[in-house]
Amino acid sequence: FPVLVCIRFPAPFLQGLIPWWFLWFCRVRAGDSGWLPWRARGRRCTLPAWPSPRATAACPRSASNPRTGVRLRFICLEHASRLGRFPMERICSLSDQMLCSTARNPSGRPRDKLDKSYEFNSHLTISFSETSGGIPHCFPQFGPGPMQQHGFARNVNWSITDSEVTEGDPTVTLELKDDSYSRSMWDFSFQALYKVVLHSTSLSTTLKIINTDDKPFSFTSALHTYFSASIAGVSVKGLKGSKTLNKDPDPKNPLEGKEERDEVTFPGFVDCVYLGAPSELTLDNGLGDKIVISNTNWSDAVLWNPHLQMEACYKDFVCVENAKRLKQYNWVQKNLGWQSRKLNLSEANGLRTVQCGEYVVKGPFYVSANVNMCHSPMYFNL
Ligand SMILES: O=P(O)(O)OC[C@H]1O[C@@H](O)[C@H](O)[C@@H](O)[C@@H]1O
Repeated sequence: FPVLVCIRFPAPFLQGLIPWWFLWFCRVRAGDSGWLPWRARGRRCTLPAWPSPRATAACPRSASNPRTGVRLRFICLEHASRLGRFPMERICSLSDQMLCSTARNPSGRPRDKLDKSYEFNSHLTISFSETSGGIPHCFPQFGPGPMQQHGFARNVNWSITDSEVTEGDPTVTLELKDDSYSRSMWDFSFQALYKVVLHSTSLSTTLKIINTDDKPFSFTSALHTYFSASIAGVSVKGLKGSKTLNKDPDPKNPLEGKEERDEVTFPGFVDCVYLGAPSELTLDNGLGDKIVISNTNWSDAVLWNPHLQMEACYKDFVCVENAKRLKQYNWVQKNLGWQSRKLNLSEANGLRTVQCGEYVVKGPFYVSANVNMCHSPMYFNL
């Protein structure tokens, strides 16, 4: 009975009467958070505030995936409160199908070292190798290359350094620093800062790479943006005249060329790097949305759709990626940095990205990064 009271009638006054550990216990039993590792580590973390009725209405706690029929649970409100001032109502109002979840990383090992199965919210199991989506970070290598494809930044835990509201827009900054895992592949000391701002109808992201080593280093990078789409109707405008490195058929020996088309379409497999791409591209996602992708300092772009290599879902998404110097490395001296300034995605009806794998989840903003909160590994998606 007390468990039910906690979950179903979480009136604020109740929280004041019930000890924090009892509320924690209720939530664990309910499977609401799935995994609260600070307890296991002997740490106590402030319990999240209960969602306000307004927020609850704006962001349903579960929804069925129209494609698979799988019922998904949303726990974004808990994340909102853990982020302190981060107003999740605002984020939720951007979509009713946004997934924000914790995931379980029992061993604390980097994701690429985990077994195939990864637990989401203790209700969903997704297969890592088949899962793509959101805006993974390709750093310090946009593959292929000497280290793992697209580098290690998308596989490891980032931490939240700041969350605030800037001129009414929720903003969160994530940080990644070198550790023994990154040094085993790339022996440099660095700091990467990733700032995400949710404007009312657009998303902007800034990636900053700072060399904290004694020696200069070089890197290549990309923000691997997945958009949901109806691939037969997709076109990208703005690339005419750019130099191309076509990774089809051999990604390790891309063919040099020049884009002659006003609109690039996706009739089959596409994997192409555009060198010196313009600072603004327009994506028609084939679903009735025109998405403007503008940037500063991302010198290159990548278009990718796997076609039959991902038969189950290739029709539902397209990647239009901002990238940095994919032919020539970027040298960064000690204490100096490179900043991408802005990847600004905007369009009238909101954005969608797709997660492709065992489950397909569509939502307007699906920014994924592993973050550390309360010294526990969590998987955070906006
Ligand atoms: O499967 P991954 O590692 O996420 O990469 C997906 C694709 O990402 C694109 O950016 C690359 O150009 C492709 O070559 C690659 O296949």
